Amino acid sequence: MQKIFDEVSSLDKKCYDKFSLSEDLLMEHAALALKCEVNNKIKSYNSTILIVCGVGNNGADGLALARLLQDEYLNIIVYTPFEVKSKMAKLQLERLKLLGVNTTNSLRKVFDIDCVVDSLFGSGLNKPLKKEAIDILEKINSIEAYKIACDIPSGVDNNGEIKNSAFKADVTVTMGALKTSLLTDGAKEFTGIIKKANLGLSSSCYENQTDMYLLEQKDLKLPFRDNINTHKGNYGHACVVIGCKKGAGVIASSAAFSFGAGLVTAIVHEELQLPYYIMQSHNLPSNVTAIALGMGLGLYDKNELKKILNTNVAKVIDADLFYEKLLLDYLNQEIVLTPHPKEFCSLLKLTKLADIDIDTLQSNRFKYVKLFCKKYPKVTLLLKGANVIISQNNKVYVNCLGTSALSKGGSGDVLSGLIVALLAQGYSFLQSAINASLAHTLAAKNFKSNNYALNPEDLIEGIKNL
Ligand SMILES: NC(=O)C1=CN([C@@H]2O[C@H](COP(=O)(O)OP(=O)(O)OC[C@H]3O[C@@H](n4cnc5c(N)ncnc54)[C@H](OP(=O)(O)O)[C@@H]3O)[C@@H](O)[C@H]2O)[C@@H](O)CC1
Ligand SMILES: [K+]
Repeated sequence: MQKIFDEVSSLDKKCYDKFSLSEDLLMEHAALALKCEVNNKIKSYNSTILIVCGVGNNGADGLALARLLQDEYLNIIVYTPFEVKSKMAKLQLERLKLLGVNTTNSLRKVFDIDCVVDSLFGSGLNKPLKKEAIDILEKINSIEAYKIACDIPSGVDNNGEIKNSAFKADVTVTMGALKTSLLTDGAKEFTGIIKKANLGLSSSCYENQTDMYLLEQKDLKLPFRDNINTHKGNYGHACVVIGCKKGAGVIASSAAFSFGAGLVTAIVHEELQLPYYIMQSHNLPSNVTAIALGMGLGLYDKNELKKILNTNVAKVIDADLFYEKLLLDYLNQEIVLTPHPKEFCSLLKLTKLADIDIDTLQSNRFKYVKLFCKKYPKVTLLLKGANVIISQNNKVYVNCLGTSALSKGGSGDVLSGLIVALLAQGYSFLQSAINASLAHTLAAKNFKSNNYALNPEDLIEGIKNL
């Protein structure tokens, strides 16, 4: 797990004030981290590296990189389209000049470039891009080369929103600490792999306390069975309520069984053709330990719903239930909710927290998740998206491991099944949401066939083999 921050300027300030590290020193480390990234990828001396430098300190990082790379590659183009403004950018430019390195303010030749480093705008991007900047970004995006963004892809602002255009990176080397702006759904299209640069201090010294964390593959804890003398009753009884669209509940039931629930019962109105290992019942069995409800629900008798919701066991709620007012009666208790953005907008409206459209939510995912969890601190909220956000009370966890292979009907049902399996086995609400989400995304990531082809069975198969 890595810490995430909304802003890092206070962390930089701590470096100056508490550890007596100068801005120049921090910047030298930023440039060194960029150099490592270039060197790791570009091995041949006969290569051309294009460094695009803006007017502020992001540009200064690029100028410092140009100095560090001298003599390492045959051709280093230092492109400074605008006159540099910041004190550090001027200093770095002066250092380059003293070395006899030329810069250029026009970019004619954009072929035979092996690597592009984007140091146009960083955390100082504070207004919409003008046409000149958009043209530059489009031009460098069109270059077929390895693309490195310095700190943040130019065009992505501090809220993670995309100004009119943005640099599309293969890798973003972000300076000092991870920022929320890199972890929005919108930014995911542009960041590529995110790597954190050490600015001269270990993370434990550079970073402060935070309530936000990035989940990593190594955080996954699978429900391995450590005890030997066990029976199925030790692993809980998960029940999945089958609604009008029956497939959803069937998928969730299969996923629950594959993720370790000792018993799985589908709660049905009529007998269904189900895998032989899934039991069927009209009523909740007395030994139920967790319930999944909502997926494919459609129209369902309100009294029956209330009876299920009133049952005193752990629950994961999905899909159609986020449009039901009666859910409001259950938000002051421990429960897992797994809405996608449209469903979360409905939930925000039902709870009178906000009446917003999906675009507004997507531009402010962290804000609305925090708002909701502040009002309902017992709820574990999992907001689906390109980057999944999981939150309980004031803690926020982001899972960026998802891929577009998961953008399919049925993926969410698998996730509900995984969560109910862990709840049934006695894991906490937060641990169930986190580990189910990690297993879900990692199984998709490991999928070897074409990324458009993943189906729920593949996903469940992948989860068995994590
Ligand atoms: N602090 C540290 O210790 C370290 C900092 N580091 C590095 O510093 C970076 C932050 O630097 P920064 O604050 O200078 O901001 P940056 O993004 O370079 O540009 C700001 C300039 O751009 C301008 N501008 C803004 N929007 C614009 C637009 N749409 N169109 C045109 N112009 C626009 C803006 O204009 P102004 O607001 O002045 O009008 C201003 O002149 C950070 O990302 C990291 O890479 C690392 O070295 C590690 C150590
Ligand atoms: K940048």
